[in-house]
Amino acid sequence: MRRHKIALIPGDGIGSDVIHAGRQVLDALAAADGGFGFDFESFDWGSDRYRRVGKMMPDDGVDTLRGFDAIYFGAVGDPKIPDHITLWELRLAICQGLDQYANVRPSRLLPNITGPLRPDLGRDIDWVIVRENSEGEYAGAGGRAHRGLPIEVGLDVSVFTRTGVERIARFACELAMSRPRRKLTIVTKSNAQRHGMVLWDEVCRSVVKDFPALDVDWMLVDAMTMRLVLRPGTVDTVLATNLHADVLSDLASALSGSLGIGATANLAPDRSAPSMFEPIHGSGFDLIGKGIANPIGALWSAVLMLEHLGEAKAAGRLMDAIERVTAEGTTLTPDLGGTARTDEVTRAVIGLIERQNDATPGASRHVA
Ligand SMILES: NC(=O)C1=CN([C@@H]2O[C@H](COP(=O)(O)OP(=O)(O)OC[C@H]3O[C@@H](n4cnc5c(N)ncnc54)[C@H](O)[C@@H]3O)[C@@H](O)[C@H]2O)C=CC1
Ligand SMILES: CC(=O)C(=O)O
Ligand SMILES: [K+]
Ligand SMILES: [Mn+2]
Repeated sequence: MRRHKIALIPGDGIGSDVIHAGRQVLDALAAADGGFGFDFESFDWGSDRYRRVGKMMPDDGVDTLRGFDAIYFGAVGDPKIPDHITLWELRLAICQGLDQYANVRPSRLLPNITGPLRPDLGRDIDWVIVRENSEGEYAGAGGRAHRGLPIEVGLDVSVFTRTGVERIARFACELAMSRPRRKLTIVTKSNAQRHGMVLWDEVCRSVVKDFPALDVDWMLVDAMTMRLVLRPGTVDTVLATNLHADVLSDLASALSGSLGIGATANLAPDRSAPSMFEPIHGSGFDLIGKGIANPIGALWSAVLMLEHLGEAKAAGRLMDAIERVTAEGTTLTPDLGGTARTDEVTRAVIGLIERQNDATPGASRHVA
């Protein structure tokens, strides 16, 4: 039997709720399939650990993770600890430490979900946003000086390297080529940012030359927000910097109905280290302890993880079960207009997986 060794990092807030849901669903998928199983190891890394011992994770945390086939992550962030500490000491420490440079975020209007757009526009949403995940605006370069004085200064320096841009551009081109429309939009801001963003443009321009069959267009990031809202059907695969794609992908998830459904793969494409799968959202301060977080973002992320692990059949089954739950429409969390709790959605998905044994998996999109 194939065994997959998975590190579970529920993290903070609703991260725990949705990873608990995901683990139950993954176990149900393995039981229904019979051909593979999971060896889960759960890590209590996050803000409670920080309160106890002053560190979000142990010093050798990243090395510990190297021994796993994949990482399934919830969210990080605590109302009482500065966001830059929690994020940098856990999620960014892992993504940078394992050089997971390709962040992939699919968006689609799931069956029977009414997003905020007019129906004729909303149904055209079928995007994958590729986010540079190792440098750019979130490289971590910069500093503070003259603290507390009138001359105090704070600097965050965007870092764009030829190697960093080249590898993410190539990744995005290959991903776009694997999708039926073979269409890539490259997002930039090289009108206002005249150094790093101009290098970004130059390197992207040279990489796309290797993909003559790819339909490429360019957008400045401000106008890209307009295009996602007003002309969603003209977009397929999107390549953007760390910051730009972070913002655009929350917009994409909201346009698809809720921040609670967006999924993410943080990929180390050459498989030199494990990749990490997480919902797009954070720890949901306003939902902590309520039991109503939407688990679909975490479950869709599990679909991406299963595809990465080579379990395409199980990935298809899970996507199919998610789509049946939204199509039915009776078991949705409040963010999607329903009254269901996290565990009710989870049970509905598991019930469908258990009943699915002879059914053909539905339309799963291979995006990772
Ligand atoms: N990858 C990660 O772990 C991320 C961590 N964060 C951290 O999370 C904390 C909170 O950040 P926010 O900006 O408030 O973002 P957030 O994503 O936690 O929440 C934004 C809004 O979306 C709603 N929402 C999010 N997930 C949902 C779900 N599963 N079901 C239903 N509604 C959902 C929340 O209720 C809230 O109104 C901060 O500490 C931030 O740094 C934020 C984004 C990503
Ligand atoms: C931190 C954050 O917002 C993200 O990873 O999307
Ligand atoms: K997350
Ligand atoms: Mn974000």
